[in-house]
Amino acid sequence: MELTVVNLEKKYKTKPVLKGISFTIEKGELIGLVGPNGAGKSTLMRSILGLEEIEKGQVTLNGYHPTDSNYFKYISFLPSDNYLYMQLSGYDHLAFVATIYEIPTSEIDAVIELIGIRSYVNQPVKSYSYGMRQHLLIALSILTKPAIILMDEPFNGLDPTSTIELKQLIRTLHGQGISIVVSTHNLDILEDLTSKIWFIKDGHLITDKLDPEQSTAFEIKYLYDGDIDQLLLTSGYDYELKKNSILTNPSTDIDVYLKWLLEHGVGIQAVTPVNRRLEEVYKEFYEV
Ligand SMILES: Nc1ncnc2c1ncn2[C@@H]1O[C@H](COP(=O)(O)OP(=O)(O)OP(=O)(O)O)[C@@H](O)[C@H]1O
Repeated sequence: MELTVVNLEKKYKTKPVLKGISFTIEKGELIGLVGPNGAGKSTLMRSILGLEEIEKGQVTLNGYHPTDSNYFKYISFLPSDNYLYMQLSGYDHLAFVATIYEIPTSEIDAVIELIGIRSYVNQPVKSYSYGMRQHLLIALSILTKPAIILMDEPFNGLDPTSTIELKQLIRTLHGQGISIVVSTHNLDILEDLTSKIWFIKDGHLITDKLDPEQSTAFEIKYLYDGDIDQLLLTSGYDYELKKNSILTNPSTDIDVYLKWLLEHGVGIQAVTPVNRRLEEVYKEFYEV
């Protein structure tokens, strides 16, 4: 599976929203898509899904374009809007999609088991909670065995239980080799799910903001009898003092810093890499 986007541009009337976006997603990648309100996340997803006309640029999935019906064999969408039929049951929805895609009934049952919706799948959707509806939408999105699923803010409105279950489900689908793109405003959830996080800013897609090489700080457990804060102030390096440990700034050369500490009588007990929090990167990048 390979999704390739080359120089994608999108305008609403005269307002440019996507300004030449290019990327490739390969089989089994789990990508988080981040950006403030109005940045263009939904527009990007809708364009990839063929829901927006592509005026400039190219989108290709396994060699097919969104103007070819074969394209839709490989991709599915978990929309942020609920488009379910209230009077119909979850099973009715699944059976409907199965008929269109000529999927055997046994596969509906397998999906019901995987998503864990057996106990309510025969009830009308109007009786479902928000989380139950979300589960049904996910069941629908995987029934067609897509190679890639785009999820637009799938955690919105979920309680902690459903959030944990959805995270687990995303991991399971990812473990099965499905590529997933998740857009969400919840940075903690995203950080927990993947280290591959893409940012949208000013119509551009930034894919290397969370380079692990650049984002690793270190936590140093130390032993020191004197006033450590006083000493570190003289070092010229940025740091954060925690209980019995020093958190370095990601730009600090750790070897040089450790040498400096030792030379100034600080005992080193342990040095542990700490990834920079996504929220910090976000704040810096979007100047929050
Ligand atoms: N159908 C449309 N017609 C005109 N403008 C639109 C349309 N859809 C989106 N826009 C505009 O395009 C920009 C990007 O919107 P989009 O919904 O893609 O952002 P988003 O990153 O998904 O935002 P959010 O996080 O709020 O969902 C916004 O300025 C929005 O007002």
